[in-house]
Amino acid sequence: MNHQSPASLAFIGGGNMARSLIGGLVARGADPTTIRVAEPVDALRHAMQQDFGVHTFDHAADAVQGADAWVLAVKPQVMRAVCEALTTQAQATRPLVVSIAAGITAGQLDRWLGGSLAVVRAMPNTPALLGAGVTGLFANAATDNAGRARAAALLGAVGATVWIDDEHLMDAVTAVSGSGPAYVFLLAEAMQQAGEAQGLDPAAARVLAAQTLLGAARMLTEREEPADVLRARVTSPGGTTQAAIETFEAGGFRGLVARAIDAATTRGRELSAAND
Ligand SMILES: NC(=O)C1=CN([C@@H]2O[C@H](COP(=O)(O)OP(=O)(O)OC[C@H]3O[C@@H](n4cnc5c(N)ncnc54)[C@H](OP(=O)(O)O)[C@@H]3O)[C@@H](O)[C@H]2O)C=CC1
Ligand SMILES: O=C(O)[C@@H]1CCC=N1
Repeated sequence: MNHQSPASLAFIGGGNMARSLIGGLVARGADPTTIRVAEPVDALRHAMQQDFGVHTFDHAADAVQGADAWVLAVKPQVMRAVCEALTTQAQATRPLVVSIAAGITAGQLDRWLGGSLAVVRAMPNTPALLGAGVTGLFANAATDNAGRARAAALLGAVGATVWIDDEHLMDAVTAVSGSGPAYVFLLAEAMQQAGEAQGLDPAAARVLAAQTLLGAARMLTEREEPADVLRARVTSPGGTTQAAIETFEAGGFRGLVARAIDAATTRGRELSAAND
């Protein structure tokens, strides 16, 4: 009789993004007993266990036991130390390594884990919790088709996936979609506050702003027309929208967005260099 447990997935780090991914996976039918999570913070570990029924551990070395795929979900600043503590197990079991860390390259991860491993860099975002995420994926040369398919299936369970051939562009992916939900939340905050300043009560302003973002996002994703065409349909000549859009343009909105995305992209590259 075969007493081996089924192949399992280990998450190293059980913070915000791991929680979004694990919550999304379990909500979409993944067997939580095949998911093992290392997280040093007691409250986070207990919440992960209670909310999703996954196996939890204090230490990464215990979580990776028997796992044939590892998701590295710790901050870039601690990634080197976390990997170097797992080198012996990585070389013994040769898992598929999936890192979601901003900036940290596949080459760095492979080197810190002892070399010659299949490493996939993934950049998901928190809407994964609702199955509405999007993930950019880059695989190193040691990753075979089965490894690529496993990584794509893992992240594809919680949203769309896009393969990126040039690893350098993963920092731009991070800046656009990894960080992107925060920009939308900032816009929501600003719209809500501006509505309140015009006299709307906070609850009404919140519903109006949030539902507008949802409806607009659905039009962007469920219709063929590009954003500028959809925008034109809202903008009656000489009307209210035109007054607002002209104010945005005069205030340098596009340039500001470009500078923000450039700052995030640059920060990703700094995180790689600073934590090598
Ligand atoms: N948040 C997001 O929207 C996204 C984040 N990412 C990436 O995901 C990674 C995690 O980010 P995020 O979830 O926001 O960060 P969090 O700080 O919320 O989560 C990381 C967790 O890992 C824990 N940890 C630290 N050391 C270890 C260890 N040795 N073993 C196991 N766990 C450990 C941390 O504990 P402690 O706090 O005590 O250090 C923390 O609870 C980052 O690399 C980030 O770039 C990628 C896409 C989107
Ligand atoms: O802010 C960060 O660095 C991480 C990566 C993308 C989203 N959060």
